[in-house]
Amino acid sequence: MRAIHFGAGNIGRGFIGERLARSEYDVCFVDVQAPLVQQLRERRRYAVQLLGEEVETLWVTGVTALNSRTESDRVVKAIAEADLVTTAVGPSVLRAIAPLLAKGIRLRLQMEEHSPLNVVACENMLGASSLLKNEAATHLSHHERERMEGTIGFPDAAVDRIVPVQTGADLLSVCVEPFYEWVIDRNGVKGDIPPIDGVTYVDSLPPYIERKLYTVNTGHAVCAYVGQLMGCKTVQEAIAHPRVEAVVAGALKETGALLVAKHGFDIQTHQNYIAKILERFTNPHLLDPVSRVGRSPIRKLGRTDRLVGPALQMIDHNLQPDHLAAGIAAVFFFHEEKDSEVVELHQLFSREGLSKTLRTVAGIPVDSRLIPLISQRYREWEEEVKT
Ligand SMILES: NC(=O)c1ccc[n+]([C@@H]2O[C@H](COP(=O)([O-])OP(=O)(O)OC[C@H]3O[C@@H](n4cnc5c(N)ncnc54)[C@H](O)[C@@H]3O)[C@@H](O)[C@H]2O)c1
Ligand SMILES: O=P(O)(O)OC[C@@H](O)[C@@H](O)[C@H](O)[C@H](O)CO
Repeated sequence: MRAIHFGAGNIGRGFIGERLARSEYDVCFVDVQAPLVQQLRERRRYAVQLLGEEVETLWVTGVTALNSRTESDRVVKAIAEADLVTTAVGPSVLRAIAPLLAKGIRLRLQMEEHSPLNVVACENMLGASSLLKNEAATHLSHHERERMEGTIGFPDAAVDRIVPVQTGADLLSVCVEPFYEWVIDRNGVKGDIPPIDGVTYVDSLPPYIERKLYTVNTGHAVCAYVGQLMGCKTVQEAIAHPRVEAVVAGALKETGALLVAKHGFDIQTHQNYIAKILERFTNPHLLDPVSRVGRSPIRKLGRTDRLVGPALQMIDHNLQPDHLAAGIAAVFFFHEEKDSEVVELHQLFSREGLSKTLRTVAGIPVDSRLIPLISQRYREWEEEVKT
């Protein structure tokens, strides 16, 4: 079984590649970083260290890699012959990989006998595979799109494992938390996906992806933004700070109320889910910088993303998103000069002010009571930071 995985980064090597190789797929990573590709190709294996109370090392073997910038023809052929395509490149990169994916699909459709293929985008967003499908479709003819509809599946998915920025000397080794979850929408699958150890198939993905994005990622984001405001450098430091912990716990209580109301989760089960996540954030062996967790703040302020998404829905459900509003306000204090979205957000904010920026980047309706709520929290943070 051959899997092509776009993005040999943290989650690509530390989770998706590891699961696929363990399930006896021959994994070919596709990336744009030449040294990473070269080392994967030469060494063909790497270590994944599970950092729990004990350290366990798993060896991921039999892997290879292609460079999508310099070896695009080989990537296209590999897609045409693959049994599965996965991605973990970041939501904003899906559009960039779509032309190559479309060429691979075209070549596959031209082959006399071709089996169904599934493309699973493992990104932190709602509907990532569906987005990739729409992007790929723009590079195909009407006839090709019709044929793609018949044999190429794009099931949406939710993936969860915390994989921080890697600081070790080895380019390929990756340290991860032991916990993982990978859920795929069964209805989007065409034909069969060859078995993947650890994947759960569900008939309806929204409860799972929203539970993950609006709990793990909401909690993480609030922790990073409020944490940095309180002078913390890592998630572990931030969650140990009582002021930060209170806002994170409050935000998760808020999204929990929404998720329970919307998806009918059992209250106790959801509270256990939150408790497990807060415990994962404290993992002392994983030092996860707030700069990584808070990265790309414009994406994170998106209309359906982890902060504004649940806050707007709470308002629709007559719930009060006070702690979420505090988390959203804290985004505007976030500093990370190497992150172009941080720079862009600050420029927008200085030019247009808070309300207009919120409308522009987060699509919050002009008359939404979320805007005054966030403005109020922004002023409170300003006061708190001054003292
Ligand atoms: N790290 C985590 O804890 C985690 C957990 C779950 C989901 N995710 C999601 O997985 C995705 C990747 O996150 P990450 O932390 O692994 O990031 P990362 O930056 O470590 O990895 C992304 C990889 O994609 C590669 N890439 C960029 N452009 C490319 C292109 N055009 N073609 C091929 N490869 C390209 C980069 O070189 C990099 O190796 C994101 O959507 C993230 O939200 C991350
Ligand atoms: O990857 P992002 O930028 O969407 O979010 C940062 C972290 O919250 C995220 O990577 C988590 O570590 C991950 O989603 C855990 O499953």
